[in-house]
Amino acid sequence: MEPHVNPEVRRVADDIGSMEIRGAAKIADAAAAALATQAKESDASTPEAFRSEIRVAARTLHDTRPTAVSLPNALRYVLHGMEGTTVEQLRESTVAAVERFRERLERSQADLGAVGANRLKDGDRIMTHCHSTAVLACVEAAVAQGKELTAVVKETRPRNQGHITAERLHELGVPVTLVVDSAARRYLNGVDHVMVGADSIAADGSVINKIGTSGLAVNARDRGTPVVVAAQTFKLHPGTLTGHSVDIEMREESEIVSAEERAAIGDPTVENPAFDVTPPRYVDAIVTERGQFPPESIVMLMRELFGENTTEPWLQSVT
Ligand SMILES: O=C(COP(=O)(O)O)[C@H](O)[C@H](O)COP(=O)(O)O
Repeated sequence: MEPHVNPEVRRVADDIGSMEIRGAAKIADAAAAALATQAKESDASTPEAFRSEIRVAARTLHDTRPTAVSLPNALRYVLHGMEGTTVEQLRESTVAAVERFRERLERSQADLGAVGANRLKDGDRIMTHCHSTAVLACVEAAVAQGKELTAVVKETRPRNQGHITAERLHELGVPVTLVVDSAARRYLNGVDHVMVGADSIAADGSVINKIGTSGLAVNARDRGTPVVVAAQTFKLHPGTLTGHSVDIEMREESEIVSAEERAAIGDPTVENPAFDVTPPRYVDAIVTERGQFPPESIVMLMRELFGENTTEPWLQSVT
């Protein structure tokens, strides 16, 4: 019999899939919290049954969106923390691992923000793409230091996450100019830093982030504008150490055109990749909670953090 998956886990998985919950850090946080609910409310009668439940719940969460490695990294963290020989011990250790993960997430965001704020000077103008809580942490820390910033915010088609960024920046007191994505190059001359987040960072320092990031970075390099990637270390993709590539999510065409619109324009093939890969040569710095790194050196940090351990415990047998 398939182990019981808590309805809250299914709800969170659905919300991640539909992007109600979105952005790499928020996805990781919500997935970890859902595992805690699974653990707390489990009525498994044996340790084996409990472990199976947690693993199946982790897999349900894992199979929602493929690109943000924060999701499997969060699940891996919790599953590694699950230990004990009784159901109660397993439950307690799992819930404690979730709490540790969520605390670390919060702390790393604040520490990263302090590092990123050091790059920003009073009067600087930044350009953003998509909505990244890590980028906003840097801005928030800089504003708290009394620096006055302005921002050019790309709307980020097709889902317009730029609107969320605009709103958050407004709340921080940062004046925003909202532009369509294709206008970015025109505004780069007047911008001091391009600041983006990341869904995954590969061992060679490539940055995987919202579609449009790579074009922005190439244009920024052409204009001499530094590109800063704000990303906690749980965005580092351990699988890339052993030659795996990062899966780029292809989303529904309906996010771009309705069925009627599509039919009216001759039924073209529509493709909707959600992310792209920015090669390390277009990135000036990756800002993490452990300091700032040139992208080419990120592999050293990955080896230190992950060692040889790149296994995925939720892929173990469910029985
Ligand atoms: O690309 C996106 C979100 O894509 P989507 O909207 O498709 O999830 C964000 O830049 C990163 O996830 C970083 O966000 P954060 O810094 O908050 O982790």
